[in-house]
Amino acid sequence: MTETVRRAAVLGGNRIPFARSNGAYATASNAEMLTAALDGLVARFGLEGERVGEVAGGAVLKHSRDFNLVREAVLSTRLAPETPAIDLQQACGTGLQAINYIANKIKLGQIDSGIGGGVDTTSDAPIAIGEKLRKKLIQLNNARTAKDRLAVLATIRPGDIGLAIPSNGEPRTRLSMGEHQALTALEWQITREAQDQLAVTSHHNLAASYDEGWQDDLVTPFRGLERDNNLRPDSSLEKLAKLKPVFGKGEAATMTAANSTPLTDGASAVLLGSEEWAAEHGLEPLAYFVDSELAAVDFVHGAEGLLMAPAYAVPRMLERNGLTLGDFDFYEIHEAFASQVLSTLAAWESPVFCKERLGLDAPLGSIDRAKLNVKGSSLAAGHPFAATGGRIVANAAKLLAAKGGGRALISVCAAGGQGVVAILER
Ligand SMILES: CC(=O)SCCNC(=O)CCNC(=O)[C@H](O)C(C)(C)COP(=O)(O)OP(=O)(O)OC[C@H]1O[C@@H](n2cnc3c(N)ncnc32)[C@H](O)[C@@H]1OP(=O)(O)O
Repeated sequence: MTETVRRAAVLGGNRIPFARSNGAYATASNAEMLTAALDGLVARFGLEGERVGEVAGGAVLKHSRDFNLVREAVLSTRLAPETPAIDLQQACGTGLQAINYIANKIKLGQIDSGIGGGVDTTSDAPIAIGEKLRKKLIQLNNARTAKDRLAVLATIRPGDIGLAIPSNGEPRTRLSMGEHQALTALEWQITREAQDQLAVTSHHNLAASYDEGWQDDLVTPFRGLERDNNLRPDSSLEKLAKLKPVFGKGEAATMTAANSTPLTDGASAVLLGSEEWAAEHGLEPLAYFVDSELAAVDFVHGAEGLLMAPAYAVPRMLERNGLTLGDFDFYEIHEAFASQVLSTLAAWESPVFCKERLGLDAPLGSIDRAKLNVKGSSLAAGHPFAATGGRIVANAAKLLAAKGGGRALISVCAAGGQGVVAILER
């Protein structure tokens, strides 16, 4: 048996423009959007007929028919049909975890190339029938004779007919993610103005990136859309100040539709490979996927805010890699809500949080805000849950390639009190 540890190169990414829910992609399925993102990647990197080592991805919201979503999408692309695929899911961390999974397999020598990504649609949400009716329909399906079937049908009552509609609420607290984050924003005293400023900067950065052509080799048009349609280049503090709060009550009511991510549809994919595989295919590594870390917090008993897990994952990953928070050229922090980003940054600056909750002698530190989400992030682009990781990794790798070297820190908070973070380096 050979034991190999080698570098996993990020070779590039592709995504479809992200679309606000129930808009441009209202009739597109997860499979269709993921296929489009993958096939765009195939076209961009000349992978027609290629048997890639493995494709990993997933969706947070899935219909039961999508149990093998990624493999089905692969079969609809121009990749070789012999390309294996896996579905995985870790809420909003799905895309980044899929890329981490592929990178680890490449590092261990199990595969030479792979694709990680994800897709989500809240337009085509899987609404299931209620539990009572579902059980009776299973009985009906198993009934052998017409008499048995009639007997089951006779038991169905109007009260059995209910729907199970997915929500973005936490099952254990029954609070939505926005309501959870409103409490965290209050705890960290994050002002409405600071949140709005982060949102405005995100829109301006993303708009500038499209205008300068930065997104040309990251985004492939789909269904008539060329840019993310949540993007509002004319966002301003004055306009955002007029919006009514949508989450939290009283002094916790600082979050609006603009400083929260919108419900969004979209898909992304990132190509990774060993250095040998990249060279054989004439591809230049943009950056290397160095490390990743995962943390979870106890939000159920109120010990920590729902979306604060990245605040714990980053210090662990920094320590393992002998790095400090200042050792990065780019910070890609998923903007689930502006206040999530700002609460995380405030926590790293807090001597009390860093000592009592992270066990550090000194604060983790501050980041140079000019290096944060420099090409915009989820507040402007939107956040199709499982597709966000791929958008971020592809963008960060391209940033490092354009700079000619350096390090990027990636942070993604996720439902269930979890957080996935990673380091890219060139
Ligand atoms: C781990 C994680 O990532 S957690 C995050 C998971 N995601 C979520 O929880 C999704 C959270 N988001 C939501 O639930 C919804 O998008 C909400 C509740 C915030 C907003 O929903 P809606 O009210 O439908 O938003 P809508 O798009 O209508 O915007 C409301 C208003 O704000 C305005 N607005 C929004 N953004 C901007 C902007 N940048 N500039 C100016 N106006 C804006 C809209 O134009 C609209 O104004 P109007 O009512 O005059 O038309």
